[in-house]
Amino acid sequence: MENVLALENVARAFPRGIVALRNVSLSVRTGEFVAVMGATGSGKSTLLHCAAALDRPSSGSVRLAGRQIERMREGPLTRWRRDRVGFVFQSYNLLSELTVAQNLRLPGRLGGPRRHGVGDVLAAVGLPGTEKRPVGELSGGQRQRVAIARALITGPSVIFADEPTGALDPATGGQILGLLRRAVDRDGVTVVMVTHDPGAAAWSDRLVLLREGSVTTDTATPDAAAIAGRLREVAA
Ligand SMILES: Nc1ncnc2c1ncn2[C@@H]1O[C@H](COP(=O)(O)OP(=O)(O)OP(=O)(O)O)[C@@H](O)[C@H]1O
Repeated sequence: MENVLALENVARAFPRGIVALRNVSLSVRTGEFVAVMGATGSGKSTLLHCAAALDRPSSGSVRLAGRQIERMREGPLTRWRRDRVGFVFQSYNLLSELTVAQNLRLPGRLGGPRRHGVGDVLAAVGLPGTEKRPVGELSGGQRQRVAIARALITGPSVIFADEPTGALDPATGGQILGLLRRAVDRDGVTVVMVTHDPGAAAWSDRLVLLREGSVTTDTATPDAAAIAGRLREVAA
């Protein structure tokens, strides 16, 4: 399968000598579910941001959905991100005063593609018939389902998820991970997910561990207990 995402020798430095990423190379194939883990400050969010065109590497290259993005100008880059990338965040990032359907139509109103219908994506996340409900009335788990529906509606090349279950109880979090898993298995969606939770990472196909801005492990995902053991090793 084709690589939908390829980082080559990506480094990202910040002022005052902080190096968040050092020579990270990582290729992700269409239909993979990748979990990115590592201790706090190891560079997970920076990696996700550079891969998802939210940030630019200091050096190295990023190929996303068939285009080199590291030197694209701001306008085209924003459109590329809008058209090709879906995001799911810990904090949902929905507009709570709007209805479910209005939230789902937002990407389209901002000029983005809408490759699926509102009813179809709501059914896919287990919320059929909720179009008219204000998001402010929904539970955290329901909001995260809406956020996944919003990510799916544009038919993105990659969904980037940053701690998608961080604000949810384990049972609800498991349901959210099950939805991402099903999107990968049934629809061939590609997911790159940052998480601190070995139980969440265990839903993925591939585990990438970062330590001080470098990839130290890139392997088929083992079970949650083995993931926890690997994490202890990189934190040591
Ligand atoms: N905008 C920024 N300006 C300066 N330093 C930054 C910035 N973003 C990240 N850093 C630094 O880069 C390093 C990696 O940060 P990053 O947020 O990628 O880590 P992380 O693994 O996602 O951590 P956490 O698990 O705590 O979210 C840290 O030392 C952080 O302080």
